[in-house]
Amino acid sequence: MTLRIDRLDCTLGKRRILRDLSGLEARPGEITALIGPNGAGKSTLLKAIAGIETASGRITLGEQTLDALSLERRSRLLYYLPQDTSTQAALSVFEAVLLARRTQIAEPVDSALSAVERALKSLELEPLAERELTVLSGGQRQRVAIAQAIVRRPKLLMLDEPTSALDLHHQLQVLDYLQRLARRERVVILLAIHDLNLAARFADHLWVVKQGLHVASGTPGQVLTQERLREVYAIEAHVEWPSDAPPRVTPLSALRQLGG
Ligand SMILES: Nc1ncnc2c1ncn2[C@@H]1O[C@H](COP(=O)(O)OP(=O)(O)OP(=O)(O)O)[C@@H](O)[C@H]1O
Repeated sequence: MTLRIDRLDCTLGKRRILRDLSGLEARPGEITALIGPNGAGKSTLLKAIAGIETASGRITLGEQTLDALSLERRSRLLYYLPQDTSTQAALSVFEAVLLARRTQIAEPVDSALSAVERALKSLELEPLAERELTVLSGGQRQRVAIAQAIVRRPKLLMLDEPTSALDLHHQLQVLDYLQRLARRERVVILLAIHDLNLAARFADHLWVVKQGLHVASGTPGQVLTQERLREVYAIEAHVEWPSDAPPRVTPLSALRQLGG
């Protein structure tokens, strides 16, 4: 079930945020990373695919035209994890993940409970199972939010900056887990991410968006060039693709400075 975006346009208030985005594809079994500067429209694009923001154009997942589906039917196929995972809900970690499962999948309680246990185990959240969500650290809450996402087994999983609050160990662990999940379950994973080293290492495919426009797409090796980083981010950067180590993107300097 490949995700395809064609002529997507989205206006919020009086501003045209997404401008005729076309030719974007995200395939099952792969991680597609959405990159671009602050305010480029990455979150808006994910929200438009999720049906949270209204957009014109065509969004298809396999044979299904997503924009023709009700929000409820869309939510059976896809899951969108927003950037902000803060919550006031008076629930334990276990209850929150169970609730995410139960609102989506009609099944016997035993099977729901074991799905929750598996999700908590996969993300090493078992020690936190009885903790209240409100007392968790930002990174712990982010991992719980990922557990809530995976327990629903969506065909399309969209995550907005899923590693922004995570320490280095958990960044690698979570992205490695998502990569294996995509491969094993043939899920389409689309994530917005600022860390280009992580994008280069874990994404199969990149989409670059700037000022609501599709600037480039392709493999990390095709997309992450010095010229493109200059054009998109206004930085000088050094890009290396060593054969015996992960790719490295080293920002050297910003081409515009703040202040006088
Ligand atoms: N509800 C809204 N009404 C009006 N403008 C909005 C609204 N939501 C977002 N925008 C504007 O749309 C533009 C794109 O925002 P978006 O959050 O999609 O960017 P982003 O690429 O995800 O940025 P970041 O990397 O900073 O998270 C921004 O200029 C933002 O101010």
